[in-house]
Amino acid sequence: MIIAKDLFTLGDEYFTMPRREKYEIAPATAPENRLEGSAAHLNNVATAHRYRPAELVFRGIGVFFGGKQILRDVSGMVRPGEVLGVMGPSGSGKTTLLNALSGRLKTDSGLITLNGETLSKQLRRKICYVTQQDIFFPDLTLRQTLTYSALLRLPDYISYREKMEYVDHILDVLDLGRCQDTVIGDMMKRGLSGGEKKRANIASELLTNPTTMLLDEPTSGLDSSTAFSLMSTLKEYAEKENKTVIITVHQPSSQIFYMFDRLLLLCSGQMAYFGDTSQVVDFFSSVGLQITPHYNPADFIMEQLKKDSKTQEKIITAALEARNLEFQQMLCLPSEDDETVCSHSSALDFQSCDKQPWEHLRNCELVKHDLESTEPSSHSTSTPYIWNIPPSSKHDQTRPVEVIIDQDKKLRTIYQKIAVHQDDNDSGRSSWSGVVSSTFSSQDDLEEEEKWPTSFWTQLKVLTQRNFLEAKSRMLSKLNWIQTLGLGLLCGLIWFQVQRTEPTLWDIRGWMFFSMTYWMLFALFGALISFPPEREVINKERASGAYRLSAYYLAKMIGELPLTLTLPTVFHFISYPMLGIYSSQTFLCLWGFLILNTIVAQSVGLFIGASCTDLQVSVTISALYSLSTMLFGGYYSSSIPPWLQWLQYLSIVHYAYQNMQIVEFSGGPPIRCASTNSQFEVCRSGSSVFIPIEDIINQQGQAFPLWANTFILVIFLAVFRIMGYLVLRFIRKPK
Ligand SMILES: Nc1ncnc2c1ncn2[C@@H]1O[C@H](COP(=O)(O)OP(=O)(O)OP(=O)(O)O)[C@@H](O)[C@H]1O
Repeated sequence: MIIAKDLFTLGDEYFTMPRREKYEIAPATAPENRLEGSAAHLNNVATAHRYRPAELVFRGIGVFFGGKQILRDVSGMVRPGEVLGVMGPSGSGKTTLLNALSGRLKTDSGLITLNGETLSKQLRRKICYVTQQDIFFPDLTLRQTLTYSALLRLPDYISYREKMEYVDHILDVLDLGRCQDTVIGDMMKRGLSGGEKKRANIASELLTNPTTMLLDEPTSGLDSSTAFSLMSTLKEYAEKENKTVIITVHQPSSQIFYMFDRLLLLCSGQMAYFGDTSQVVDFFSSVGLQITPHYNPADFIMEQLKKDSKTQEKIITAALEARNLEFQQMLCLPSEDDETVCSHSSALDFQSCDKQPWEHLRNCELVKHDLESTEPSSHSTSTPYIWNIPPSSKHDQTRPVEVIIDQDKKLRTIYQKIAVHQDDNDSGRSSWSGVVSSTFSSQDDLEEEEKWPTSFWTQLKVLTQRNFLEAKSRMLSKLNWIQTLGLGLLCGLIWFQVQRTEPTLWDIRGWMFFSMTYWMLFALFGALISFPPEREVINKERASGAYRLSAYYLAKMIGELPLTLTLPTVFHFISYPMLGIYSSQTFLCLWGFLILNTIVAQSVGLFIGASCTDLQVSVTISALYSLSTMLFGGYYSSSIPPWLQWLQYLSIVHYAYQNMQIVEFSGGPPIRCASTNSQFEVCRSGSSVFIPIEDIINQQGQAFPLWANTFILVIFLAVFRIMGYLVLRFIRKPK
């Protein structure tokens, strides 16, 4: 039987295989068998190196913000199993670089490739980005958070049990088992500690089994031992799982510093060093900046980078000069004589060449290295082809490279194994410096992959559950219950068993108007205030391609619906019977319109909340809209100046209030005329002792029929919901 660890260890090949192939692997009859089948296949996959560790290369990255150059000609690379540390003073461009590498920020120049392919939207999903901010729903526990993440981001063909085992494994890897049932918490509510939150942030990203991890200052705010333990976990993870990891850090301890295989130093957006961490001190010595013995090299480097502009200039110039041939070869940068030479991997060459691998090797840039290829005689999909690449250039005399390529037509995957043979010129000895194996895939593979990890229905189901759980504690908080019960009782007492006579007509209307406007404000401001923090989580998840916006939006409506209905229902069921129920039909209809009005107001709140990123602006707009809608509702003023009367048609209260009057006064006992000074002609003339229903309803202006008011409210509901969706889809989309 497969266990989660297998899934984890075997990399993302299984997760990214076309679905039909997975089904071929596993008989669909018994789930147990299917799992065993998958495990067997996955083991085979592992044995055959059919996983795709990622080699991330970035060359000449340049970024401008408002005419200011933030990054200038930044290059580097990181291989599977390696950790690249990015260091530099505050404002040097570390976060900007990670934003660019994750694909969330468009670069103005340069090229970013993953296994030789330019970063595309689909390739971005192979990269996880752990930002500095720990963005979560504060009321969910850590296990709930990871469970929903796994259900959303791991593909549908992985069973629920496997997904849960996977969550257990991640909790285990990051040593989070002890706090799995603790709520995440926020400033207002205690929850996970800072270090646990950082780990939780990493855990939720690891769930997708990314090939590449970008972590922006994961150790900031942690004490030294917690930071060390977190970095050890990441280092071990990178090595064991063959992941590619880039981490930005501010001021690491020397222990943490030497965990980085490579180091990229940034100074004012420019490269101050790129290379082996072990050689950085020598580099600074070569510039005339000597480290004091026993001094933390990280502290020393940061001090130098923060020194006067002359020193900075000296380091940057030296770094530029150090971009020697080896560096150019490593990154396949053009050399001075404009000849591109690549020493280790033809990743970049693959990108620029035709899709057929053997064609690549014969025609691409690598051919410039006088490649003599032994062309395969037949194109069997299972036989690896071997090319013996002789020394590639005059600068690279001692590097016989063996490339083994296996082409699986179905997956269009190329497996490459490169052994670099180095001669030590001084000692005259030869040694194998290492073997790198990489797997390259064409863009077509990715296009074959599902656009989303899970189906729309899975997303809808999981997001509805999560929305319900997340919103429950917020919408049905103790305070909200107290407020509702208290106000329900108070209204019942104020309007207790109110008489149905002309003098008390305004009292009955007062109850209607109060209950409607109260729930309108409650729902509108509730949606408005809760949305900004929720948007952060949604944006983070959308940026990582976890689910469709439509699934989220629909799930939000469905998940929150029962919660939206609960408190107005309780209020109505307490206060209205105290007023006096004349017919159950009237009681239920009034409840229905109260609910409709509440949902429409919630839609308005959602739309304003989605549109405005500034909470103060959104509160001001909402207050303006809700108070004007009350003024034009019909209760406060029945003689609105004619040139302003059109505004009442924009008031949701206007329609809901009219409907409540129609329902309340059409059923039950008629309203008796006042004995003196009646406002109604029919009463004054003495032709009737009861006020006709039409006269009551039209007293504050000509009313629409019940169906028309209801229809308009439903239109309001649909328009605001759709506008909210469109704003999120096109205007407030995550970067
Ligand atoms: N949207 C923006 N508009 C203008 N300037 C920006 C913008 N974002 C970042 N910058 C500037 O770019 C520079 C680099 O910012 P960045 O956040 O990448 O630095 P950093 O090295 O990560 O800093 P820190 O270590 O303090 O997080 C800073 O000077 C910052 O003010």
